[in-house]
Amino acid sequence: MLGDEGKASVFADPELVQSETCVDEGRIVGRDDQLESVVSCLKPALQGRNPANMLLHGPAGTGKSLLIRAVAQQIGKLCQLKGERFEIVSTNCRSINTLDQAVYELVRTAAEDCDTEIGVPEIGVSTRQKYRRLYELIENYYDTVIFVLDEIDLLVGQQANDGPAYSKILRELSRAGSTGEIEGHASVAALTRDPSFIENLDGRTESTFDPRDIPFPDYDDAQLREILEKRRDAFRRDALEDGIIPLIAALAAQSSGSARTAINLFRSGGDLADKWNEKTVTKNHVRESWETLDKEGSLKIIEELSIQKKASLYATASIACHSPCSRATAPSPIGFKLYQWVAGQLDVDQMTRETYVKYMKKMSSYGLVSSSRKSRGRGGGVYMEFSFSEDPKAIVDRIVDGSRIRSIAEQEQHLQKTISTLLDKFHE
Ligand SMILES: Nc1ncnc2c1ncn2[C@@H]1O[C@H](COP(=O)(O)OP(=O)(O)OP(=O)(O)O)[C@@H](O)[C@H]1O
Repeated sequence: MLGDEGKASVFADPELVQSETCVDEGRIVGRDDQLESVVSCLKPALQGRNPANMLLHGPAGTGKSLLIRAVAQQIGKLCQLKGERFEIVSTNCRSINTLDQAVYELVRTAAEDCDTEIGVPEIGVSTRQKYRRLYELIENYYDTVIFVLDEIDLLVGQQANDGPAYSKILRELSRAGSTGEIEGHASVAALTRDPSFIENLDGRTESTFDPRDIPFPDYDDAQLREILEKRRDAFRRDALEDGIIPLIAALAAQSSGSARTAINLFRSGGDLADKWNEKTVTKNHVRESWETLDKEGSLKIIEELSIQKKASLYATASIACHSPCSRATAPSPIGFKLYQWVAGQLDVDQMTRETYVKYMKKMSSYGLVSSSRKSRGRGGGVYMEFSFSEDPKAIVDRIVDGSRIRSIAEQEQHLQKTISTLLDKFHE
């Protein structure tokens, strides 16, 4: 089997170890209860009724997106036999900042899926007009649609006092099928890593959305092994050294319990064998890849960040270094204030608060931080809290190393005083 450049490759079907590939049900492991729940929510579409709303929640890489896509694919095929069109229209809210952008993304995705014009400009028209265009597309092209909102808890929006954007979009889309906005059928599947998402929803949104609750726990070592075994055919028959799969499963189970981590490691072990022109993927390749993925992967990315992103990350990580709680965390309002100070010191343009939050949310896709939504209690609004699994000091040091930000780090005392004042005010 030859790889892209005509060289011999250890892979037979590399797609199977791409984490975005939607594998069929035969390769899905240990998710019988969740499959049954998702099927029972979506099955009404086959009987000409509205599917139920769902909330799929669990840690990263536990199969939430895979299950919804795999079941939707099957139901879509059955609907097709009856001459009906059933599709999912999805967006990931991680890099979206406002309600308006989220609705536009849904329009864009639906238009692309239907191979038609987006039909509404990204800026300069109201969010309502975007909703209207979304409903028009659905009316014209689909019989049943499932809106999939991935990482819904990150869609906080701009104005905390006006209620978070995720509440508004959940209310609007949950009602669309029943208020006559859409004549066909529609439902919403919200995906989140936040286990307490539903508890923090306001009563009005919770009762309109009223989802079926579907939890996704972490995988253990044995389940990760089975997931990888079922993708063994991604590689040529003799290309895997004995013991590779148990090693990868053990590493992934210890670190995160995420199937994504296990699959990425499986693939990168193979990539390394190809790179070194070797015919077999060995434990050595896996360990090398693990070190790269685990230790250097995220920190290396820092070198490639723009000065604005570095300034945002530097401000946030510096606060986390001084965090009064045992976890290294930084609240977004303080992070933004310190970012403004850092930008002033560096004499660069100051970004808006929304852009700062967007950049920080983006950092989670590099594995540098994770973000979750926090509430300041009744009437106090919501904000994002950024937390660091790595030592934030290592991140600060890496940013300072060889960048203009070094000049700020040299004012250590001043920086510390600024952070203490900001934190004291925030916790008052
Ligand atoms: N039970 C499973 N069986 C087989 N493959 C799985 C299973 N669960 C997850 N995977 C694979 O792991 C990878 C990550 O899964 P998925 O994207 O569904 O996770 P997720 O829970 O949506 O994560 P996130 O919250 O990070 O978006 C995908 O490649 C998916 O195919």
